[in-house]
Amino acid sequence: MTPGGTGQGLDAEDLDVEEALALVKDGNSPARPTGDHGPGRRASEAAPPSHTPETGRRAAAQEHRHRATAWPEARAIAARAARSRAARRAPVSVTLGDALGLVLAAPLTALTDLPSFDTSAMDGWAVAGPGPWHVRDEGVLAGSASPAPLADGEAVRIATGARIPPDTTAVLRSEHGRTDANDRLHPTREMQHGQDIRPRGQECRSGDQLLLAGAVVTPAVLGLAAAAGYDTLTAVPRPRVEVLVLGDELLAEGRPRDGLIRDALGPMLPPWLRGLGADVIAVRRLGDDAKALHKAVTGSGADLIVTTGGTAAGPVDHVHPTLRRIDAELLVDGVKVRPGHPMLLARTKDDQHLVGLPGNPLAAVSGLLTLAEPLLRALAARPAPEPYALPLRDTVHGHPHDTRLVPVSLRGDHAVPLHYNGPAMLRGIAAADALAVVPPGGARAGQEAELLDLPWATAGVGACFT
Ligand SMILES: Nc1nc2c(c(=O)[nH]1)N[C@H]1C(S)=C(S)[C@@H](COP(=O)(O)OP(=O)(O)OC[C@H]3O[C@@H](n4cnc5c(N)ncnc54)[C@H](O)[C@@H]3O)O[C@H]1N2
Ligand code: MOO
Repeated sequence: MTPGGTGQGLDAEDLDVEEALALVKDGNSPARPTGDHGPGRRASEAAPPSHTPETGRRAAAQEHRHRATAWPEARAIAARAARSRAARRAPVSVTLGDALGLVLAAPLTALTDLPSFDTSAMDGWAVAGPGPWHVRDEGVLAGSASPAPLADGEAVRIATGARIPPDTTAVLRSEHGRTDANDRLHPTREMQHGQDIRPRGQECRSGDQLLLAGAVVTPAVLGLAAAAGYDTLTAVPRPRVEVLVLGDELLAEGRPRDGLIRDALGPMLPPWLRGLGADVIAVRRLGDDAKALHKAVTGSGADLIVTTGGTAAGPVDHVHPTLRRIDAELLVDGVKVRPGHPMLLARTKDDQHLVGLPGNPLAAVSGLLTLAEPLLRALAARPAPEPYALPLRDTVHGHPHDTRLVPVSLRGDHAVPLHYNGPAMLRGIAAADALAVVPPGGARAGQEAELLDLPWATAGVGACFT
């Protein structure tokens, strides 16, 4: 594509040979119906691709088109896979400090009345009966002291939140009282019985259900849990993810040199996955080494393995052969989405999945949001965000058969498609607020497009808790 491709034309890389031929043949007809292959094919059932130059490439492309899953269906399959009984992990008890962003696995039931004793809502005096009052000479009631009862006509200085002495009838705010020459306290305003007293149990009684199981632990939930007496919460554990970065051409530092490039995914994926609620337990660079990949996959105790690169049918693309070797169940083998169509999802063990992200960095982002995001959300039992859409400011040309995911920035009530959206580019997504979902055939300026949030974006729905 031309440098700085605008996202308004179809990138050369977006269309493979088979599709270009199909386009010429059917004159840009509407998208073909989704192949109804159904999930659950053993990786070993797929014939290893032939590598004879042109015929092998065409056969592989045809095979891919045949198997590829429509984008919305791929997301649904990923979410469903995580809801299987085997994939679900037992609830855990976590300290409040570690619970942010998790989902409650049990209702939050008050362990105490709130407030747990009658408290003063204001700084001032606790008074008994009508004024004027004699102010008891015992300093200010604050904190935990268990105060003596007040007699009628008595007052005592009290701080906000302090326990109310027995027989108090009201609290007089400091700015609403004056003391005369005889040290008698007078109200400067009319008073109501019980004013500025928070009675015990005003917010809840011990045993009241404060939140249902399934609630997401937000900062406010942490505060409520602490107030209600909790030190730990029973929650759905964070899914454990291991990232395996494949590719001999990758450098971990310095500038690209001698045909080698910097690994962009090693630094990008772990924080992104954490933003999606995962606990990233390891990031390993394996090169293009089939043995090392096999060992890493079979030895992993993660709930989800995320690989990068090696998903295509090239000579050093080891993901498919490894999945065949371990007889993994391929749930998604290619998705009708650009970029990222070689992405895949496999069940490697009853309680473990593998998402294979393509190596092109924006294609990897596409795979992350198409397959890993719904899977992680369902594993963590987090609710799906309400879908939302905004009109596109500019026309975005579509792929004839596949959905496109295009980085956009949100300006006012429009989504502005960003330049530099080629599969190997991160310049667009790095400036983006969201990815627009452009249906096969494209979207005109003014047409609404569904938006996928980036976990750090402040606009739109969803939140990043890590
Ligand atoms: N004959 C065909 N070749 C390719 C096809 C195809 O359909 N037929 N599809 C292309 C598409 S689309 C994509 S996407 C890629 C997917 O390739 P892989 O997942 O096998 O990834 P690699 O070949 O390992 O790498 C592709 C590209 O990305 C760079 N890369 C890989 N890892 C990283 C990383 N961690 N950081 C930065 N860049 C990375 C790698 O150097 C390559 O340039 O296949 C196409 N080919
Ligand atoms: O077009 Mo690939 O799917 O580069 O991403």
